[in-house]
Amino acid sequence: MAIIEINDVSFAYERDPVLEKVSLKVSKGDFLAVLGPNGGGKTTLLKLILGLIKPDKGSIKVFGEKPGKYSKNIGYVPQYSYINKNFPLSVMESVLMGLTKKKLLNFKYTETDKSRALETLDKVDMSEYSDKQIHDLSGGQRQRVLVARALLSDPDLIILDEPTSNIDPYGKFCFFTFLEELSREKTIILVSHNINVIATKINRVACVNRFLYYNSEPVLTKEMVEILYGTHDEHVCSFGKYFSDDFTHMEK
Ligand SMILES: Nc1ncnc2c1ncn2[C@@H]1O[C@H](COP(=O)(O)OP(=O)(O)OP(=O)(O)O)[C@@H](O)[C@H]1O
Repeated sequence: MAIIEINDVSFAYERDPVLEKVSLKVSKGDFLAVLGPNGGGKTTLLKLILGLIKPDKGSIKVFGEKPGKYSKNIGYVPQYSYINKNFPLSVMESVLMGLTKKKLLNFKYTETDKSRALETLDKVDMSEYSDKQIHDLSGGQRQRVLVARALLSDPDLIILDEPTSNIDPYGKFCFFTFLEELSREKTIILVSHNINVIATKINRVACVNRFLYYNSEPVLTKEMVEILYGTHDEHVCSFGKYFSDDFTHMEK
Protein backbone atom coordinates (compact mmCIF):
# COMPACT_ATOMS: atom_id res chain seq x y z
CA MET A 1 0.00 0.00 0.00
CA ALA A 2 1.32 3.46 -0.93
CA ILE A 3 1.63 5.76 2.08
CA ILE A 4 3.08 8.66 0.13
CA GLU A 5 2.77 9.28 -3.62
CA ILE A 6 4.56 12.30 -5.05
CA ASN A 7 4.14 12.82 -8.79
CA ASP A 8 6.20 15.25 -10.84
CA VAL A 9 6.28 17.91 -8.14
CA SER A 10 8.05 21.26 -8.55
CA PHE A 11 8.31 23.94 -5.90
CA ALA A 12 9.95 27.37 -5.55
CA TYR A 13 9.84 29.71 -2.52
CA GLU A 14 10.60 32.64 -4.77
CA ARG A 15 11.83 32.47 -8.34
CA ASP A 16 14.49 29.74 -8.28
CA PRO A 17 13.17 26.20 -8.11
CA VAL A 18 14.07 24.34 -4.91
CA LEU A 19 12.53 21.07 -6.09
CA GLU A 20 11.94 20.08 -9.71
CA LYS A 21 10.05 17.15 -11.25
CA VAL A 22 10.21 15.17 -8.02
CA SER A 23 8.46 11.82 -7.92
CA LEU A 24 8.57 9.41 -4.98
CA LYS A 25 6.53 6.53 -3.68
CA VAL A 26 6.81 5.39 -0.07
CA SER A 27 5.09 2.09 0.72
CA LYS A 28 3.96 0.65 4.03
CA GLY A 29 6.92 -0.85 5.87
CA ASP A 30 9.58 1.16 4.01
CA PHE A 31 12.57 2.48 5.93
CA LEU A 32 13.69 5.25 3.59
CA ALA A 33 16.77 7.43 4.03
CA VAL A 34 16.52 10.84 2.33
CA LEU A 35 20.01 12.21 1.91
CA GLY A 36 21.29 15.36 0.29
CA PRO A 37 23.64 18.30 0.71
CA ASN A 38 22.79 21.47 2.68
CA GLY A 39 20.18 23.44 0.81
CA GLY A 40 19.33 20.46 -1.43
CA GLY A 41 15.62 20.62 -0.54
CA LYS A 42 15.17 17.87 2.09
CA THR A 43 13.24 19.98 4.60
CA THR A 44 11.18 21.49 1.77
CA LEU A 45 10.23 17.97 0.70
CA LEU A 46 9.15 17.22 4.30
CA LYS A 47 7.08 20.42 4.46
CA LEU A 48 5.29 19.37 1.25
CA ILE A 49 4.57 15.91 2.70
CA LEU A 50 3.27 17.44 5.94
CA GLY A 51 1.05 19.84 3.95
CA LEU A 52 2.76 22.98 5.33
CA ILE A 53 3.43 24.24 1.80
CA LYS A 54 1.78 23.38 -1.52
CA PRO A 55 3.52 22.30 -4.74
CA ASP A 56 3.58 24.71 -7.67
CA LYS A 57 3.20 21.77 -10.04
CA GLY A 58 2.43 18.08 -9.67
CA SER A 59 0.50 16.17 -7.02
CA ILE A 60 1.07 14.72 -3.56
CA LYS A 61 -1.05 12.15 -1.76
CA VAL A 62 -0.42 11.03 1.80
CA PHE A 63 -2.49 8.07 2.98
CA GLY A 64 -4.41 8.50 -0.30
CA GLU A 65 -5.53 12.05 0.58
CA LYS A 66 -4.32 15.64 0.41
CA PRO A 67 -1.26 16.23 2.67
CA GLY A 68 -2.37 17.43 6.11
CA LYS A 69 -5.64 15.49 6.21
CA TYR A 70 -4.16 12.59 8.16
CA SER A 71 -1.44 14.51 9.99
CA LYS A 72 -2.37 12.68 13.21
CA ASN A 73 -1.13 9.53 11.53
CA ILE A 74 2.35 11.01 11.11
CA GLY A 75 4.83 11.23 13.96
CA TYR A 76 7.32 13.99 13.28
CA VAL A 77 10.65 14.01 15.13
CA PRO A 78 12.46 17.33 14.77
CA GLN A 79 16.16 17.96 15.29
CA TYR A 80 16.69 17.99 19.06
CA SER A 81 18.27 21.43 18.85
CA TYR A 82 14.71 22.79 18.51
CA ILE A 83 14.12 22.05 22.21
CA ASN A 84 14.62 25.10 24.39
CA LYS A 85 16.97 23.69 27.00
CA ASN A 86 16.15 26.49 29.46
CA PHE A 87 12.40 25.88 29.44
CA PRO A 88 11.36 23.80 32.50
CA LEU A 89 9.72 20.70 31.07
CA SER A 90 9.77 17.16 32.41
CA VAL A 91 10.22 14.12 30.21
CA MET A 92 6.59 13.10 30.93
CA GLU A 93 5.23 16.56 30.00
CA SER A 94 7.29 16.54 26.84
CA VAL A 95 5.87 13.16 25.75
CA LEU A 96 2.28 14.17 26.60
CA MET A 97 2.59 17.02 24.12
CA GLY A 98 2.39 14.28 21.48
CA LEU A 99 -1.36 14.01 22.09
CA THR A 100 -1.96 16.36 19.19
CA LYS A 101 -5.43 17.56 20.15
CA LYS A 102 -4.45 18.25 23.75
CA LYS A 103 -1.85 20.94 23.41
CA LEU A 104 -3.82 23.77 25.02
CA LEU A 105 -1.99 25.18 28.02
CA ASN A 106 -4.86 24.67 30.46
CA PHE A 107 -5.59 21.14 29.36
CA LYS A 108 -5.49 18.53 32.13
CA TYR A 109 -4.06 15.21 31.04
CA THR A 110 -5.92 12.15 32.37
CA GLU A 111 -4.37 9.23 34.24
CA THR A 112 -4.95 7.14 31.08
CA ASP A 113 -2.97 9.70 29.06
CA LYS A 114 -0.14 9.48 31.60
CA SER A 115 -0.03 5.70 31.69
CA ARG A 116 0.02 5.63 27.86
CA ALA A 117 2.88 8.12 27.91
CA LEU A 118 4.76 5.93 30.39
CA GLU A 119 4.19 2.83 28.23
CA THR A 120 5.52 4.75 25.21
CA LEU A 121 8.56 5.89 27.19
CA ASP A 122 9.13 2.26 28.07
CA LYS A 123 9.25 1.40 24.35
CA VAL A 124 12.20 3.75 23.95
CA ASP A 125 13.80 2.55 27.21
CA MET A 126 13.26 5.87 28.95
CA SER A 127 10.44 5.22 31.46
CA GLU A 128 12.76 5.55 34.46
CA TYR A 129 13.52 9.14 33.38
CA SER A 130 9.88 10.30 33.26
CA ASP A 131 10.21 12.79 36.16
CA LYS A 132 13.56 14.19 35.04
CA GLN A 133 13.85 17.58 33.37
CA ILE A 134 14.38 17.33 29.63
CA HIS A 135 17.45 19.60 29.84
CA ASP A 136 19.15 17.15 32.23
CA LEU A 137 19.22 14.38 29.61
CA SER A 138 21.99 13.55 27.19
CA GLY A 139 21.48 14.29 23.47
CA GLY A 140 20.72 10.64 22.69
CA GLN A 141 18.25 10.32 25.58
CA ARG A 142 16.50 13.54 24.55
CA GLN A 143 16.18 12.20 21.03
CA ARG A 144 14.49 9.06 22.36
CA VAL A 145 12.01 11.24 24.27
CA LEU A 146 11.17 13.09 21.05
CA VAL A 147 10.57 9.72 19.37
CA ALA A 148 8.28 8.71 22.28
CA ARG A 149 6.35 11.96 21.80
CA ALA A 150 5.97 11.17 18.09
CA LEU A 151 4.87 7.60 18.89
CA LEU A 152 2.27 8.52 21.52
CA SER A 153 -0.60 8.86 19.07
CA ASP A 154 0.46 5.53 17.49
CA PRO A 155 1.08 6.92 13.97
CA ASP A 156 1.77 4.64 11.00
CA LEU A 157 4.46 6.91 9.57
CA ILE A 158 7.44 8.36 11.47
CA ILE A 159 9.47 11.17 9.89
CA LEU A 160 12.78 12.08 11.51
CA ASP A 161 14.66 15.22 10.50
CA GLU A 162 18.41 14.96 11.19
CA PRO A 163 17.77 13.06 14.42
CA THR A 164 21.40 12.40 15.32
CA SER A 165 23.12 15.64 14.37
CA ASN A 166 24.27 16.35 17.95
CA ILE A 167 24.80 12.82 19.19
CA ASP A 168 28.18 11.17 19.71
CA PRO A 169 29.16 8.07 17.65
CA TYR A 170 28.10 5.53 20.31
CA GLY A 171 24.81 7.40 20.90
CA LYS A 172 24.25 7.34 17.11
CA PHE A 173 24.87 3.61 17.00
CA CYS A 174 22.34 3.00 19.82
CA PHE A 175 19.78 5.31 18.23
CA PHE A 176 20.05 3.67 14.81
CA THR A 177 19.75 0.23 16.41
CA PHE A 178 16.57 1.46 18.06
CA LEU A 179 15.26 2.76 14.70
CA GLU A 180 15.94 -0.61 13.09
CA GLU A 181 13.70 -2.24 15.72
CA LEU A 182 11.05 0.45 15.26
CA SER A 183 11.08 -0.09 11.47
CA ARG A 184 9.63 -3.58 12.01
CA GLU A 185 6.30 -1.99 12.95
CA LYS A 186 6.36 1.51 11.44
CA THR A 187 7.08 3.12 8.08
CA ILE A 188 10.06 5.43 8.57
CA ILE A 189 11.53 8.34 6.63
CA LEU A 190 14.90 9.37 7.95
CA VAL A 191 16.22 12.68 6.60
CA SER A 192 19.91 13.41 6.89
CA HIS A 193 22.95 14.89 5.19
CA ASN A 194 25.09 12.30 6.93
CA ILE A 195 25.72 9.46 4.47
CA ASN A 196 26.63 7.12 7.35
CA VAL A 197 22.93 6.42 7.82
CA ILE A 198 23.32 4.20 4.78
CA ALA A 199 25.07 1.75 7.12
CA THR A 200 21.84 1.22 9.06
CA LYS A 201 19.14 -1.21 8.00
CA ILE A 202 17.31 1.18 5.70
CA ASN A 203 15.71 -0.55 2.70
CA ARG A 204 15.37 2.42 0.28
CA VAL A 205 17.42 5.51 -0.36
CA ALA A 206 16.67 8.84 -2.01
CA CYS A 207 19.00 11.75 -2.61
CA VAL A 208 17.58 15.27 -2.99
CA ASN A 209 19.45 18.06 -4.68
CA ARG A 210 16.70 19.99 -6.46
CA PHE A 211 15.98 16.75 -8.35
CA LEU A 212 15.28 13.54 -6.51
CA TYR A 213 17.23 10.36 -7.22
CA TYR A 214 15.77 7.15 -5.84
CA ASN A 215 17.07 3.64 -5.35
CA SER A 216 14.83 0.82 -4.16
CA GLU A 217 17.99 -0.92 -2.94
CA PRO A 218 19.70 0.40 0.21
CA VAL A 219 22.85 1.46 -1.64
CA LEU A 220 24.02 4.77 -3.08
CA THR A 221 24.06 4.98 -6.86
CA LYS A 222 26.99 6.65 -8.66
CA GLU A 223 24.82 9.72 -9.22
CA MET A 224 24.03 9.96 -5.50
CA VAL A 225 27.69 9.68 -4.53
CA GLU A 226 28.56 12.47 -6.97
CA ILE A 227 25.87 14.71 -5.45
CA LEU A 228 26.79 13.92 -1.85
CA TYR A 229 30.48 14.54 -2.48
CA GLY A 230 29.80 17.67 -4.50
CA THR A 231 31.05 16.58 -7.92
CA HIS A 232 27.72 16.50 -9.73
CA ASP A 233 26.83 19.11 -12.38
CA GLU A 234 23.48 19.80 -10.77
CA HIS A 235 24.91 20.54 -7.31
CA VAL A 236 23.00 23.58 -6.01
CA CYS A 237 25.72 24.86 -3.65
CA SER A 238 25.80 28.63 -4.05
CA PHE A 239 29.63 28.70 -4.13
CA GLY A 240 29.63 27.05 -7.54
CA LYS A 241 30.55 23.63 -8.80
CA TYR A 242 33.08 21.48 -7.01
CA PHE A 243 35.50 19.22 -8.82
CA SER A 244 36.80 15.96 -7.42
CA ASP A 245 40.36 17.26 -7.93
CA ASP A 246 39.63 19.79 -5.17
CA PHE A 247 39.73 16.86 -2.78
CA THR A 248 43.22 15.64 -3.71
CA HIS A 249 44.53 17.01 -0.41
CA MET A 250 42.30 14.63 1.50
CA GLU A 251 43.72 11.46 3.01
CA LYS A 252 43.19 8.49 0.72
N1 LIG B 1 11.09 29.88 3.77
C1 LIG B 1 11.98 29.98 2.81
N2 LIG B 1 11.98 31.06 1.97
C2 LIG B 1 12.88 31.16 0.96
N3 LIG B 1 13.82 30.22 0.69
C3 LIG B 1 13.86 29.14 1.49
C4 LIG B 1 12.95 28.96 2.59
N4 LIG B 1 13.24 27.78 3.19
C5 LIG B 1 14.27 27.25 2.51
N5 LIG B 1 14.64 28.04 1.50
C6 LIG B 1 15.72 27.77 0.51
O1 LIG B 1 15.37 26.57 -0.17
C7 LIG B 1 16.52 25.77 -0.40
C8 LIG B 1 16.30 24.38 0.19
O2 LIG B 1 16.19 24.50 1.60
P1 LIG B 1 15.91 23.24 2.53
O3 LIG B 1 15.80 23.75 3.92
O4 LIG B 1 14.74 22.48 1.97
O5 LIG B 1 17.24 22.38 2.32
P2 LIG B 1 17.79 21.15 3.18
O6 LIG B 1 18.18 20.10 2.19
O7 LIG B 1 16.82 20.75 4.23
O8 LIG B 1 19.10 21.81 3.81
P3 LIG B 1 19.89 21.49 5.19
O9 LIG B 1 20.54 20.16 5.01
O10 LIG B 1 20.89 22.59 5.22
O11 LIG B 1 18.91 21.53 6.32
C9 LIG B 1 17.70 26.52 0.22
O12 LIG B 1 18.36 27.22 -0.82
C10 LIG B 1 17.05 27.49 1.19
O13 LIG B 1 17.80 28.68 1.31
